[in-house]
Amino acid sequence: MIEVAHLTKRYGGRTAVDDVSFTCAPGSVTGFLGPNGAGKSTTMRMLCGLTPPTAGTATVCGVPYRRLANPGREIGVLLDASAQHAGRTGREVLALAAAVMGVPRREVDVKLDLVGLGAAAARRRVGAYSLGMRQRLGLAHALLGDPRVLVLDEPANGLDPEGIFWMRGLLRDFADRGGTVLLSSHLLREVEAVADRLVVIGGGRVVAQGGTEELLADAGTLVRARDGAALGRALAAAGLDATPGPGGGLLVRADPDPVGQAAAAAGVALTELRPAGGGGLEQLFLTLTGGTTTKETTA
Ligand SMILES: Nc1ncnc2c1ncn2[C@@H]1O[C@H](COP(=O)(O)OP(=O)(O)OP(=O)(O)O)[C@@H](O)[C@H]1O
Repeated sequence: MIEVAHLTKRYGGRTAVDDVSFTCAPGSVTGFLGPNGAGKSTTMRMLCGLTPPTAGTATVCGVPYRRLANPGREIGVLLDASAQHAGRTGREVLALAAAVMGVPRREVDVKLDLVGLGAAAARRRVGAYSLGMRQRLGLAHALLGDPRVLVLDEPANGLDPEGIFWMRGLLRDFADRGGTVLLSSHLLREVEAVADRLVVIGGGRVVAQGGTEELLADAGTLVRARDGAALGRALAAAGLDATPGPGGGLLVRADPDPVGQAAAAAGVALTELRPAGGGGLEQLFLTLTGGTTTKETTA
């Protein structure tokens, strides 16, 4: 279980994370999404005790990370796959971590095998690893203590399509056995395929959260007319808020029915009218985060 409550981080006058709250329950994969600079990494770093929050709390299994007696046994963390010691071999990295965590040495081979790093790869220095191999090693490191919670920042970076597919299965299986996964990724199709829940942030704030299916179903309506200006006026007259959507259409936070009614009442001929969620997570993401930037404050 991960519980983040009113988490806030300010760097000087810049608010990187602004009153962020969410919960990740056992048995679920939560996709953590947002554009560059939205505050995902900063939130994850606060959750993992690497960055002190300005305000708010973050707990893992009810306890702040820094108060966990043996953190690697509770929470597996992969924040930066390139942070591993380049001069050590993959096996040495894990053996050292196993010793620190008090994990039996045999688990090193079990986890190397699990992430698909064979004996030859495990003998090579991390500095010679590809990014994909480092991600696999980072995941083995995160899984080493058999934690109940995983926090992964862009774990699919550098993986080829087969590797991405493999990781999806691994995370799904981890959650299906009662684990809790928080996962940030720019690969929206991957997130859509694996995440039960989504937390979307923009400009440091949560802009949407909930079940993946519900959020996609609730994404509003995409509408298009040859006379876009007349459509805009018709929607405004009906009290419907519209924002520019993909391909010159308008996105309306309402069901298709009132949108079509508004257009018909104003005599505007439509060329397209459909639920925006049909465009998948990519479109929902653009709708939710379009135009957001990291907020400047005077605090
Ligand atoms: N140590 C720091 N000092 C000052 N500003 C920081 C620091 N770390 C992050 N920031 C700022 O906080 C904001 C959020 O950054 P963060 O890395 O959390 O975003 P992100 O959502 O992970 O982005 P990305 O997808 O690009 O990794 C950015 O504006 C960033 O420049």
